Amino acid sequence: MTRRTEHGLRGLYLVTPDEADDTRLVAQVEAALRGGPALLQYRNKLLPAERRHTQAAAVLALCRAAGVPLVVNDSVDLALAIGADGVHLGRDDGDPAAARARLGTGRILGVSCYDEWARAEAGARAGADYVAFGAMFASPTKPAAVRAPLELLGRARRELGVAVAAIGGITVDNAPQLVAAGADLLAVISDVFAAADPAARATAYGQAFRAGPVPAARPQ
Ligand SMILES: Cc1ncc(COP(=O)(O)OP(=O)(O)O)c(N)n1
Ligand SMILES: Cc1ncsc1CCOP(=O)(O)O
Ligand SMILES: [Mg+2]
Repeated sequence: MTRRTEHGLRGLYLVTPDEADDTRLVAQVEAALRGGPALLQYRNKLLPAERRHTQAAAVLALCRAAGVPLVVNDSVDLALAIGADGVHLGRDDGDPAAARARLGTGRILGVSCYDEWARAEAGARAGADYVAFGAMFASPTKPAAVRAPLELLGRARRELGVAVAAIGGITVDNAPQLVAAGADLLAVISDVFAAADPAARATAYGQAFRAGPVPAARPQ
């Protein structure tokens, strides 16, 4: 099986915090983008749709200037409305196959798999570009999130032809073990956005991808 890696999905995957102040959000994202992430997700679980539209459009402008693709959490409608590069869907966010049909082939589709292998298989079949497992560690953002075993990352890398994302409680310190286990993307909120220097913290993730061997068992 060939891995579908057209979007270059490998590296730090920044996910925005629930920030209600647009000016603060823009400043935080602008700083973190200086750390050279592979991908950025606009996620806000608290604001109404209209405010999320405004914020997502502002974040898209920053991502375009930085040359970083933007994925929108939860909503294909919002992703298409602002012209984002993709969407991330969890179990309550609609059918991935229907999303793929609406997005076409050029946009990124990611799906949450939690600790469930069957969701990853189904997501890959439905046309996802990446499957996301987690929480890998205790998450400050989502303390009640189910924990996923490290082994799922390697299995997904070996058996599915899509990129593998890890999320939940990821820090610069635990990043190398996730990359070594098979993660292509490390999705991070708190460790970067709560850092005193988000640009420096984001930059520090580069080392995990340089040091971590690309797992040998790549499907052909
Ligand atoms: C990369 C990535 N992985 C998982 C999630 C979680 O999605 P979901 O389960 O839909 O939960 P919410 O983020 O919507 O609270 C994600 N957003 N990104
Ligand atoms: C959205 C999501 N899904 C599982 S954990 C999580 C939050 C990740 O945030 P943090 O990097 O702060 O643990
Ligand atoms: Mg969701």
